[in-house]
Amino acid sequence: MNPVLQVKNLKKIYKVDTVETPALQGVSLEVHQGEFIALAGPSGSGKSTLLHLMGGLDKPTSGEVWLGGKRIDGLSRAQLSDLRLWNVGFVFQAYNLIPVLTALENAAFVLELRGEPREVRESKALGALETLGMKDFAHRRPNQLSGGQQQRVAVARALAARPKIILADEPTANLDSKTGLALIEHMRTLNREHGVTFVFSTHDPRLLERVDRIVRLEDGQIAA
Ligand SMILES: Nc1ncnc2c1ncn2[C@@H]1O[C@H](COP(=O)(O)OP(=O)(O)OP(=O)(O)O)[C@@H](O)[C@H]1O
Repeated sequence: MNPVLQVKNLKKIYKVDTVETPALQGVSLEVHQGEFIALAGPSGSGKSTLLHLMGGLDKPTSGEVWLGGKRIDGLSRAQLSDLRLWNVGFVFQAYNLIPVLTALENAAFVLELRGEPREVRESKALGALETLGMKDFAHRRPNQLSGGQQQRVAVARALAARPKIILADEPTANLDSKTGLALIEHMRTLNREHGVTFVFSTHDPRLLERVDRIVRLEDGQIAA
């Protein structure tokens, strides 16, 4: 079966003025349907960069990114944003919840962007909140929820859109260890019972024990 996501010899060099930082130096990786993968490695090893490139949020300097059998690294901004809307769920700090919207409205947000009718998006969003144990909090705004509950809403938002893959950048950062582990258990359940594919970065050794596969990055390369 084709991988859900594949990167081939991926390189990324960031340029700030005349300073070049080689963030990825030839990374190749296949992610298959239903996998639950952690990206590990020291700070600055390229985990976030790899997640951004895999989700089409940024373009590589060279190399290939394939999502669902389609090569995406050469697409235009508009094509990429459309592709993300339909195929990828993100749980990233930069995509935090919208403060003026309730948990339900946040969870339905991607579906609203897709133009789905209100009843359909509310029913899908409510279903996703329920899966994450957040149905009773559907009408609260983010500032009325704990950090762990907010992260569960962020995962519900990604899930409600039923993407091919969910990418998460340190989803348990800023959560105490108990709440972080509970979130990971929820993600694991989504993975096992609903077949949702996950790739996420983490520094937490307790989370790394719970994954199928650990991809370790060091200096922008996959460590042997
Ligand atoms: N937008 C950017 N502009 C310039 N350099 C960047 C940019 N983003 C990342 N870098 C550099 O690229 C390298 C890889 O960074 P990246 O954020 O991918 O690492 P990381 O493994 O996710 O780190 P952390 O665990 O601290 O989040 C680092 O040297 C970083 O300073």
